Parts: sequence; C-alpha cells; structure tokens
Amino acid sequence: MSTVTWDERMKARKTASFGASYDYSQIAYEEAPMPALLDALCARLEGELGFRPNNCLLNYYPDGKSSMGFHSDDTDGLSDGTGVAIISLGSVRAIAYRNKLDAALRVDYPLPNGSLLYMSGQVQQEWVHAIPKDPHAGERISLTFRSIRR
Ligand SMILES: O=C(O)CCC(=O)C(=O)O
Ligand SMILES: [Fe+2]
Repeated sequence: MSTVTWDERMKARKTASFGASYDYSQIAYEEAPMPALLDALCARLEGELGFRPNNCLLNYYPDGKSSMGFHSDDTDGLSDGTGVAIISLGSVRAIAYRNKLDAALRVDYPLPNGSLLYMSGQVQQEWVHAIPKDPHAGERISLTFRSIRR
C-alpha cells in the first residue's frame, strides 16, 4: 500500500500495473519493471498454473464501499490457454459470479487473505464476475496476474 505508486485514472478504485504493457478497462498501462516481490509470486504461480504470468495488475479497495461491477475479463490479449489468477490481501471480500445465459444463476465465493483464485478462459466465456459492496469490509488489495501475449 505504501510503496506502490497508485494510478488514479480510474474513478472507482486505485490500480497499478507491473510487467508487460496492458490495456485494461479502457486504460493503457505502460510496461513497468516487475518488482522482486511480485516476480517471486510469478515464479510460484508458474508452479501452480503451468505458465508464468508477465503482468500483475493491482486493485486497491480502501473499504467495503469500494466495489467492482459485473464484467468478464478480456481474454483476447492473453497467451493461448491461459487465464487470470487473483491473490487477495487484506479484508475478506466475496467474488460474485452470474451466469451469462441464466442471470438467476449466481454463486458467491469468499476470497480470504492470502487466497489464490484461478479463472480459466471458459469461466470468462460463461460467467460475469463482480466484487460487490460489503459494509463490513476493510481495506483489500487484489493482485491479478496474466500472461499477456506479446
Ligand atoms: O479484486 C478482485 O478480486 C477482482 C479483480 C477483477 O475482477 C479484475 O481485475 O478484473
Ligand atoms: Fe475481472
């Protein structure tokens, strides 16, 4: 929280991008060196997922009023066969999934401190996801890892 230079171009939340350049939510993030701490996580994720992410985008949610609306992540820019990995730090928040074909189908999962969630391309095709508001939540940072196709 204190060592990252947060990007405030987005209204809803602060972000920061490291590694390969990446166009996300209509904002272009330039290539930036991957800090050693995040690079070590990329190496561990390679062991878990079978590919090494080259970009990490951080989202900072100062409190439970900060949220992310339903969307699916763009998969076109990702390396073939790879998805998005999310490591959560801080206050537990739920991620909500809504099925694209049946909007009544909704599943919520808690994302505790230190947890890893992996979303395959198929998840993005079939579901939208969101971080709903939560009046009880404190601050949280999500580290979202991708392998951007160069
Ligand atoms: O903060 C989260 O866990 C969700 C992040 C997310 O969906 C995204 O960055 O596209
Ligand atoms: Fe997302």
